[in-house]
Amino acid sequence: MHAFAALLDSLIYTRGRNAKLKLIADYLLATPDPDRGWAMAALTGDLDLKGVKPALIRALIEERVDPVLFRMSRDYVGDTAETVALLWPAPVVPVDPEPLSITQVVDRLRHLSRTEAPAMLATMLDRSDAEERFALLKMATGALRIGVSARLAKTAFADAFGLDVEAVEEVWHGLSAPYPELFAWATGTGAQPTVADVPVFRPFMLAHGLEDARVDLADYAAEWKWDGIRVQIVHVAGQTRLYSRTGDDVTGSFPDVAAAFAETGAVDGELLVKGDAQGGEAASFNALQQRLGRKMVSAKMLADYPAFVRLYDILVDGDEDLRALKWTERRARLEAFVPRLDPDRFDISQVIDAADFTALEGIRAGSRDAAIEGVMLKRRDSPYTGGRRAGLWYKWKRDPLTADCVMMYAQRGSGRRSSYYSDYTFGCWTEEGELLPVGKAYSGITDEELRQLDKFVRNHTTGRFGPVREVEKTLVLEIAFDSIHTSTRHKSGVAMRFPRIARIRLDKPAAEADRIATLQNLIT
Ligand SMILES: Nc1ncnc2c1ncn2[C@@H]1O[C@H](COP(=O)(O)OP(=O)(O)OP(=O)(O)O)[C@@H](O)[C@H]1O
Repeated sequence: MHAFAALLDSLIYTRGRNAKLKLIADYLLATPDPDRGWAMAALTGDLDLKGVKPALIRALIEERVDPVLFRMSRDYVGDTAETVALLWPAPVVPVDPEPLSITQVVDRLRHLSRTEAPAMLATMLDRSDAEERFALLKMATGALRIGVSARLAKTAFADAFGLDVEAVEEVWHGLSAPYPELFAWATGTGAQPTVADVPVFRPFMLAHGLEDARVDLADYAAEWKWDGIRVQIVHVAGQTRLYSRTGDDVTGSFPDVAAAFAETGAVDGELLVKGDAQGGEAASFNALQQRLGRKMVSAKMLADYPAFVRLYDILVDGDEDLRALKWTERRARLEAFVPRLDPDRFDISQVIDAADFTALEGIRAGSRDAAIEGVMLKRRDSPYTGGRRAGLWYKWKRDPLTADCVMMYAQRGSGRRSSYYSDYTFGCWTEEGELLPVGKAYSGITDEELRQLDKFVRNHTTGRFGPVREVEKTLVLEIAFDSIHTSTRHKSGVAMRFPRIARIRLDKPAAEADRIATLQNLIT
């Protein structure tokens, strides 16, 4: 457990993709079976510790951590597990001289009953050092949320053993933790696992930004870019699975969609929630938020936010792999496939009818649909290839929204930026004149601006909380973001998607920064 805890700790402070890959790969090579298998399960989000519910962690907090201090700190730290690990009282017993392995930890956590869970966890926390406490709480709360996607962990696994990551992806979901067959294959002691009889994930085709380019619509087909979540639906041997963009199995969150898909094959599309007004039309991303991240969904949730999938590609029809076909041919196959599905749950993403690129520009500018994020352009003669390939798919988003916000807190960055205060929390005004955080950003600025902001933070610090500095509420930052939605996690009630710093507004007094009410009006 100590090595895994050290890995998590390093991953949190590492932002570069290659550096993260190396950390994970080195850990996998240095760790025995089945510990490394459980670590992969934790990193990919496949670790299912049924007995341990967030409510139990809350019970634990209330018993051993001052709840007021917890709530205050949670706002600064931004992560439940990290906050509890920081505030956990010094152990009353010495740290365990014989630390548990990750396998032993998983075994104990998996066999906890509801009633014994808090006491057992408390004992384990008391016997751990700070890094281990953090790792333990992260595992117990379910998702690690340390900036490592399932895809990244699998790439690190493939790198460590000289395998092709796509080959790993294709078998991954047919196997279960701690993946003995996978490690046997990786280390040359076993054959490559086969998954002909289980529904497995196929890597997604991704897009590049269009930037300032124009394309010829004779070569490219245009579709709306729907603002939902990407899903691949696979049905084989009577089983249906839904996979997210990162290859995670999200079937449990969308049982309504899974139950309605019974045609053998694999399709690709955008998962959306039905809008109530016109019935059948898509609601905004905001509505979809209600269904995300839930492993179990209540009947009320299913009724209030019915999901459907707008399909735009087909990868497998029956047992025929269509990925090598041109987009035009796959599109024809998709048009023949979709009518076989339940129309209540599945429709097809229509191709936009535009005479030329200039006409398309006009159509895009005129779109007001809350579920539309822009336009996709797809090369008509291109096969379906996993990953991002130049020139095949383009995304052409609508112009970003902006708001003027006031810097509130700052934290050091990592890697090249570790000596600078480069991560900022910013806020907007309530009607009563209180400043409440609305988001965090660390990108969008030049090195020169970074130095300028770092100097501001150092010269205007009004308080410190661990690694966080609170600053004088005088500096206005113009923040660009893709959309805004309601959030129960922020006191302000709003959260931005993809916030980044557009400009430093030295010309604007903080009192004239935007109000939260203005942001609320931008919720789609
Ligand atoms: N009609 C469509 N065709 C393809 N992708 C679509 C369509 N409508 C919405 N999308 C979404 O747009 C994304 C295309 O951008 P990209 O391949 O770069 O993925 P991404 O990194 O998830 O992008 P983003 O965060 O910009 O949505 C797809 O992943 C998918 O979720």
